[in-house]
Amino acid sequence: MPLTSEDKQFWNRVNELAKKHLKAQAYEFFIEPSQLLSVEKGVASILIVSQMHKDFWKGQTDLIRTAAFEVFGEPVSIKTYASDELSTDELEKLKTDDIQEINELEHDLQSVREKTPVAQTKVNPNKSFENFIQGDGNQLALGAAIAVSDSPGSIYNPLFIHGGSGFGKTHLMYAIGNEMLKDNPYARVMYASAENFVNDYVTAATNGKLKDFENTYRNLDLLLLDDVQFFNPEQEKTKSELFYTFNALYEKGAQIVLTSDRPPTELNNLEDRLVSRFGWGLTTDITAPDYETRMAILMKKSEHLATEIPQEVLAYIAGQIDSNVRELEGALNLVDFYAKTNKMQKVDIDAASKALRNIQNNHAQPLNNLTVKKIQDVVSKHYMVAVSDMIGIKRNKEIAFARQVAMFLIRDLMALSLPAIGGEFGGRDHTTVMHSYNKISELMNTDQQLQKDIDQIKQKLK
Ligand SMILES: Nc1ncnc2c1ncn2[C@@H]1O[C@H](COP(=O)(O)OP(=O)(O)OP(=O)(O)O)[C@@H](O)[C@H]1O
Repeated sequence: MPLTSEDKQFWNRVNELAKKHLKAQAYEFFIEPSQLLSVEKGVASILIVSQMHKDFWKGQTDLIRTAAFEVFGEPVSIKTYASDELSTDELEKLKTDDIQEINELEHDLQSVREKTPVAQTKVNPNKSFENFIQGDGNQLALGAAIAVSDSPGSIYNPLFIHGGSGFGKTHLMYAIGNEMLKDNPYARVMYASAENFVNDYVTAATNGKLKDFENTYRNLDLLLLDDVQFFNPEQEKTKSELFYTFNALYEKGAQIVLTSDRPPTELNNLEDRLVSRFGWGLTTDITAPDYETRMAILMKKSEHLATEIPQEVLAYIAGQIDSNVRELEGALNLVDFYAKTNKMQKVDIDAASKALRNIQNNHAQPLNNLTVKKIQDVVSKHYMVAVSDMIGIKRNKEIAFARQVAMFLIRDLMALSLPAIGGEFGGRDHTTVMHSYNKISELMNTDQQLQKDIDQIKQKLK
């Protein structure tokens, strides 16, 4: 049944009251994008943006009651439908026989979807095409990424980028995501590492929410799936979910971007049917940055530092670190940290060489008294977790988090290799260290408390 003028009046009143009583942000986020579908038999059906909005709506009974009494002279209860949880079946159930209503409902759903900012894109907003330095080793991948941003879902689908660790694959993925969000802030973009995908699937399966999982992953405009070499060959269910996700997205013309440390043909962890699909679009690689690219990257990144790092020192760093861009960033941070701890406004080659001594030795050497032990101690005190637990096998949340922060800082400030850091934490595997580093780096982009914690820890390390 189409809305009557009374229903519309009721809805206007709900909006008026909400605007008056709620903070502007809450009103704009929760109430404004919602839509009244119908008021029947004392029940107002409301289409809301996502399941996450349900709890908020549950708290608005007073508002609804007041508006209902004012307009209808009797109470109404509410029933909410989240646009992200409505499977096709549920949508069918919501529909009546009236074809007009079906169209209206679909229209409503569509318009709520269009208005839905996808808060959970997990795309790092700081990684863009603008701050990606082009070089011989990444030119093709960069060109492909730009082309995909320009014509998502058509030109190269999927786009598969492979290459060594720290060469800029994830950066390019984020850049594609940010570009799409720039064009359409409501685009359904999702970044997930293979590990995120597996975790999301397992959590959904455990909580009986596989439909939600499907609705999220199969309704995207852009899926950015990182490090596909990490899918476990034995996780049959997750892999078939990935297969169906891929098919669903591909069929509806959504763009898929994948990265890996090796080309699709060398992925032994995934079935042939999936691997062959990965090769349907364009496969391109990124190779190690050459000297000129390393210099250009250092020049760009040093612009944001308070410490003055002259050209010859940058040239020295570019000459010392020829492995990958992550190591290069680590080395620059290290030089900057050395300068700060020694109260130097400007660094020279001698200081840079002292700062980088650890990387060359590749094992914990004292640097301004900075050692692995010191970082572990300070982190342990900060999070009130024993060092023995951090390097031990316990996996509870607090301990695991402190361990991840400590690994992150050791990597960031001492630029030790991943296996060396694993060794300092009871012989953990390098992939665990990499996961910790990536997780904390990712969180640092959004979690202000973590940023504060890391700053405080760094202060104590000086
Ligand atoms: N060409 C580049 N210009 C600017 N920054 C870059 C470039 N290449 C890489 N970086 C930076 O280097 C760091 C590591 O890059 P990124 O995380 O994209 O590597 P990756 O290839 O995805 O590595 P992994 O396989 O380990 O996940 C990031 O901070 C990224 O912004």
